[in-house]
Amino acid sequence: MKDGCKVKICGITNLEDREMTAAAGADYFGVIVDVPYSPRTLNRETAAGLLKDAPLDGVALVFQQDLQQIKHLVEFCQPQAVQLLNPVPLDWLRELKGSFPEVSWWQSLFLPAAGIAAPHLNIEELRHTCETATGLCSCLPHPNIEGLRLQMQELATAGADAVILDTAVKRAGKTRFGGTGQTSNWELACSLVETSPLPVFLAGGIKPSNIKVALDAVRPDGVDLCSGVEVRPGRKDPAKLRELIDLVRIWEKENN
Ligand SMILES: O=C(O)c1ccccc1N[C@@H]1O[C@H](COP(=O)(O)O)[C@@H](O)[C@H]1O
Repeated sequence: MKDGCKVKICGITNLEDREMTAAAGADYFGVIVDVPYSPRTLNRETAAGLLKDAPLDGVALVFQQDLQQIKHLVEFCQPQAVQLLNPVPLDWLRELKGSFPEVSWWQSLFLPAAGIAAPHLNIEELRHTCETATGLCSCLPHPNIEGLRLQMQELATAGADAVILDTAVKRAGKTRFGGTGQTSNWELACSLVETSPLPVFLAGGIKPSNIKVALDAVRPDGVDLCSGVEVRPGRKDPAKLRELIDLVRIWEKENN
């Protein structure tokens, strides 16, 4: 095994849950900043308040921000890591890493849901999303597994520090990228972990009841989850949180 399995608990919306997440033994907490389609989204002021003086490392998750907006967010919120939900041009990534070398830069990539063998994502939809947001996007997701492998190499060269493999799901004719509560195709995820030049976090529908199977199947460097340890969107469940993290720590010991 590599250096254990990191745990990121995402979608923290309040101080109580942040403290609970730290006490349960997580490595990172995530705040979702200005992501309109998330029920856990926060404005910058609230996110900055949670990231300040935190007892564990904080990750700001951003979507459809341009280069200047991302820079301002880092200066204002001072996260330890930024998770880019949509792909950004590689030269942005180079510039961001150059300007903020102390910040970890994580890129979300998307796999089809469990049971769906071939990547089926609506690439045109994401292309449109990216172009609408940023004016240009030279780093579009590749619609097949070899393309994703290549993209991970490109991200590593440009200065990314980690990738998150999350699930994309088509609902009511629209593709939703991340925060779906659904597991992805873990065979594809495992194959990507094996060749990745970067640490890989597995995300998408992870919860206490499937964490061991997920870790056995994919052997990622970390896991990233949200809805699987909640009472309701935006409020964490202390018992589920502890159970999940205890199971990861047991798995680490058994696989050391
Ligand atoms: O959690 C959200 O609300 C969210 C919304 C939009 C995009 C991403 C989001 N969260 C990220 O998705 C993963 C997986 O979520 P889940 O465990 O399947 O509920 C989560 O860890 C966040 O990184």
